[in-house]
Amino acid sequence: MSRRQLHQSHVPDWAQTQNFQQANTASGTLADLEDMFNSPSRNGNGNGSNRNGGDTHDDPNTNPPEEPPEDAFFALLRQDDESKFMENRPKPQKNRRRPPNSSNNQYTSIKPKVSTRAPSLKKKQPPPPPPINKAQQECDEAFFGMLRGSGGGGGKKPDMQLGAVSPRIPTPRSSVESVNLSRPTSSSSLRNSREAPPARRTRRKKPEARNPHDDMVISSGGQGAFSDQTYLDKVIEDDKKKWELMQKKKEKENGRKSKKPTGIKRSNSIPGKSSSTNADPSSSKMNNPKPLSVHRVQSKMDFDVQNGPQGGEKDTRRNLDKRTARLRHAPHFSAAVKYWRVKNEGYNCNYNHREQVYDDSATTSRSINGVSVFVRKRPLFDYEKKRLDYDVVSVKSYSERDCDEVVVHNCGMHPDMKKMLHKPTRYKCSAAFDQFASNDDIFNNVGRPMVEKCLTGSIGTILMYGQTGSGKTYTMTSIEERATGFLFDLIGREEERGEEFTVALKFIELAGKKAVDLLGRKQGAAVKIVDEIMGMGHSVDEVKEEEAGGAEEQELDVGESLLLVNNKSDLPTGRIRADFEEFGVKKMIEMEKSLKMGGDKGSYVLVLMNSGEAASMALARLAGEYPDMLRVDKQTGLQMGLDPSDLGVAKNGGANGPVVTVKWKGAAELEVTSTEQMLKYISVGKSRRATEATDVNGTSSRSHAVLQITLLRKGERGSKKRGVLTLIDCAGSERRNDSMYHDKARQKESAEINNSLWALKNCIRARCEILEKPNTFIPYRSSLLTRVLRESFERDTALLSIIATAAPNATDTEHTMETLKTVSTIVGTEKDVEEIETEQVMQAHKLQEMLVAQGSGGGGGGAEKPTRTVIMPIKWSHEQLKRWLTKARGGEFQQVAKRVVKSDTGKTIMAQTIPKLERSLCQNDNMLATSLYNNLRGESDKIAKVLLKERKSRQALAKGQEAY
Ligand SMILES: Nc1ncnc2c1ncn2[C@@H]1O[C@H](COP(=O)(O)OP(=O)(O)OP(=O)(O)O)[C@@H](O)[C@H]1O
Repeated sequence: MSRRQLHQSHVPDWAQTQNFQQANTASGTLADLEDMFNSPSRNGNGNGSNRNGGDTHDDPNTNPPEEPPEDAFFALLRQDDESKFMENRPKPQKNRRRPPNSSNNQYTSIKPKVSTRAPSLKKKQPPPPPPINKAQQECDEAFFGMLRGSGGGGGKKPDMQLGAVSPRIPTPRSSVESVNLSRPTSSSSLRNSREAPPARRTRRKKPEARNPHDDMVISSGGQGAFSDQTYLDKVIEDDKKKWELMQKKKEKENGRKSKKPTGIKRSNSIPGKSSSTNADPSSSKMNNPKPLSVHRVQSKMDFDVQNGPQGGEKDTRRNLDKRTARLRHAPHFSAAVKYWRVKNEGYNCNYNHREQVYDDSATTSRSINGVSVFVRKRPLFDYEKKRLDYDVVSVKSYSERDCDEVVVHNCGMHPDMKKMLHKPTRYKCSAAFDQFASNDDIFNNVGRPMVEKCLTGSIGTILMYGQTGSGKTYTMTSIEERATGFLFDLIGREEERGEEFTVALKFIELAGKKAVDLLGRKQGAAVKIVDEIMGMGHSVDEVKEEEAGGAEEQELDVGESLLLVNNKSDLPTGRIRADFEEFGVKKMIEMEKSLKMGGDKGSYVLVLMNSGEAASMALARLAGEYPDMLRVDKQTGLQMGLDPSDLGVAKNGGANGPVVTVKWKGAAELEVTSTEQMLKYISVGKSRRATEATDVNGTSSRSHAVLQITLLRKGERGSKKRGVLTLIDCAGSERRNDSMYHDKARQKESAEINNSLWALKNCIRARCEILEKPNTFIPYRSSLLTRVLRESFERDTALLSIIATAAPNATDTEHTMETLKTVSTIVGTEKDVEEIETEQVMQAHKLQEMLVAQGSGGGGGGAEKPTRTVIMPIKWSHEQLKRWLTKARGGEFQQVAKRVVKSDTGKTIMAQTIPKLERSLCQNDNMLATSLYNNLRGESDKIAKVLLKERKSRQALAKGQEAY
């Protein structure tokens, strides 16, 4: 075998394709091209159509079966998405593919001729070429035409002469083939591979198990495989680099010099010899690398993403983790998701919502137990699109009244690694915002009602929750800015009415087990989080006390107000009560005689005093009369049958003790008088907050930031009301993958962040259980974050809004699902988490193609092509009604628009008769009322017609799909 043939036999298809493309560029010589496509090695079997790689070469005498033009493949090419994939796909690195000893010239001149591999090894004299398949030729021409049109394949224009030659795109199977050929890894096997006659070698070669995964890709039309495969190179190459970096760091930390040689050599010493788990660079195999097999080097498919370059798994199926598989089949999965959106009405993203503003009830009416959960999906970033990530989060369209659903499309492989599966899971929330929702939309729905409530004396908390890089800080910053402006607007209006307000600001960060002040003179001053038992709610006296310099803060235990009296003399309860009455008795309970207390059996009375002080006094003064009197804790009180509400245990608090007021000892509290001042303080605090650049986010928050705005309203006769607005921007939860390249300190930090979020999750879960089991213990004290949040969870009057931010990219599917699962639990809607039907993606893919062919766009409401949806007047919100009244009939109803009140919506106005409209909105103008009445109905009819038309076209489409 000539050296050239040998080389041909070892060059995998992807490398051939690269050269194939190189040869087709302007810089390639015509001679090269002719040489390439006329050479026997290319057309040796007369087939030239080499898509199935080694299969066709096993028996060169057999003509390949005629294949019909691959409609699916070309239709796929037509899609915009596909062109994007082709445009964006990373270019393979030439150097990696180059055999070590080949010179540049040699390489480029040889490679184009080796698009088929085996024939030259198997048959010295190739059989005469069979007639060229005409249908195939047409396909080929169409293919190149397509490439030119779509800019696919990197925009390189193949010569039309090539139409006679198969334009088959190499598939992953081809790559696998190259792996199989190169499987011998020892030097002897390499030698054998050079010396042994090809026929013998072919006979000796054990039949390799066909990789079903490759079959699947081939059957999918190849286009996806082409771009995916190229992309996969990049993914794996990146992972490889990361892995090497991590190993170096690890070794550095251990104080050892890195023994692991870098580069490709090392990665090829193990395959075929060691198990995939043998990734330890210090292993003996690593220290004695075997000679290289060039083909192993080039086989990206063999790189084990999990175990690093030494993974060396023979079976590619095992080498694909779910994230890689997801990206590898991006075109198919993405089509399946889009198709799902087409089939499921209401998930079409549109621009309408920009004009929509919810009424105030969004936060309160949609909340469960005072807790509302909002979900905000961020847009897919360009860098994510570039790495072929796609959008897997569908939000029920904002124009729908009940936009309270988020669906996450979990795309993955069936365990058999043949079928691609698409599992959509639905999560419920109070309201969901798609990627088009503006910061104003979020504020109007979440922040505005909260600020209004706080002004009237409520405790309101907004908490951002979600994975790192999903947009928590982005959203919270916008809320802070808007809330500040809105707050001072409201205060200004109230002050005009003679009210007086004091606004104070505190800002701390919670990092691990430390709370640090962000506004104090001394940067990094520690803050102590203290729970104070102050009874239910804030009394005026308490506020006064605070103003007067603050009462000496005490950490009280409810046990201090509980006394257990041993009634040895069997005194009537009334008599005992009389003794304790002067100190302030809240409740007395006669206990069972069998109660065993300190070894004594007898009759006991449990006395709940008004305060700890009262209990102390009673204990001191009545010790003589009741010598065995004891102070007992709240738990004992509960066990003995005391009513939890008597103990100050919140209705939702269960066994968690009384409702407490959480105080931040040592945190600077700055009085603020204007929006500008407040924003300045906030930005100072933020600049002190710990952020760092991570792989996922350039300015990732490494701590939980807690901002507290206290409003003190001074009313008549010196009364005061205190409202508190707390804004918490949590640090993002991280996956192991996100933090595996961090140094030790950062890893510890990430672990602490995850711990506190874990504690938050546990509290959320326990809080939900309380409805069924009132004595459920909520582990508030397990983290600083939950301690700060305790009041918001417990107080009956407190409002808590959680905004869960969701990253739409497929790579983060699990993370997004976990976030949504947690937050949907809090509103008790975890039952709504359901898996919708499982679809086979290929089927969806075909249907999606059909939609594209029918000209419906098939975008399925993806982010790219929003459609405009009309809404029936009866479903109009107050804002929509107002907008229509302002604009309709050239402004005829402008006066009416000014008169509508907040409770007026499309529904209320449509329910009114002409006389009613006349009285309520038209100032007894019968003509105006009649016109309004008729025009509303006219509008209704018009919209109904549009909707009917839409529905009909959808039905027609559905019928077409069935036929298909
Ligand atoms: N809805 C959105 N629209 C546009 N850009 C967004 C949106 N949400 C987030 N981003 C951008 O995404 C990047 C990451 O956002 P951000 O820093 O808010 O994430 P995070 O969840 O706070 O991350 P971490 O937890 O790591 O701090 C920022 O550059 C931000 O501008």
